[in-house]
Amino acid sequence: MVSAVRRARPDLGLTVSATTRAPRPGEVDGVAYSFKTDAEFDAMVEAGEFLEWAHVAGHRYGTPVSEVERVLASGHSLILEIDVQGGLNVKRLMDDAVLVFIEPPSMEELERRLRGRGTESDEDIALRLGQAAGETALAASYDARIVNDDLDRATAELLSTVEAFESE
Ligand SMILES: Nc1ncnc2c1ncn2[C@@H]1O[C@H](COP(=O)(O)OP(=O)(O)OP(=O)(O)O)[C@@H](O)[C@H]1O
Ligand SMILES: Nc1nc2c(ncn2[C@@H]2O[C@H](COP(=O)(O)O)[C@@H](O)[C@H]2O)c(=O)[nH]1
Repeated sequence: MVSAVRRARPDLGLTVSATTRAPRPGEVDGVAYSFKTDAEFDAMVEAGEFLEWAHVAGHRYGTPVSEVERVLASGHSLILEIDVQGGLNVKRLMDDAVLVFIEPPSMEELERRLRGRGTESDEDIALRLGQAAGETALAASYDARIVNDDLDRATAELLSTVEAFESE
């Protein structure tokens, strides 16, 4: 869903995460992700370059502190599209963080979408469905929940949620 948010509001403060996942066809290094080898990711961890990082569905993903600083220096709200472990860690570090849980209409629909994308193996899809079930169990600790049924509607709801918190 983050691609739709980027298209709708390119000015928002979305960060570029680092990941050890391989790029999908069409994914450009440095746009949504900086793609790292395991050794490069290890070096970033060692050097304390991450605000947070986590294992998600068989890969590592992290939010570089440099990205947080870049967005905050631009004067925009910081928006992190990260997993629940990462979200809860950021909340511990930044008390004023707002956690928005974006969920599929059902696990069956999530599986249909992942299979339709055609970029993950059966094993990866099973990992992602397991991850999603675990994340849903923790959603109660989030500040808001959005069902991603229709992409345009859900994107609009997310943007209005962000704007509501920005104006508080
Ligand atoms: N509301 C929706 N209706 C139909 N397909 C959707 C919807 N939302 C997401 N998808 C598709 O489901 C798949 C998984 O979506 P998800 O948002 O989890 O992916 P993502 O890795 O964050 O991708 P993206 O960078 O496109 O946001 C993608 O192929 C995406 O295009
Ligand atoms: N804790 C973090 N989680 C992250 C980060 N960047 C992304 N993510 C999460 O990974 C999943 C899977 O991403 P995909 O692009 O491989 O489909 C994504 O939905 C996020 O929840 C991060 O920097 N830290």
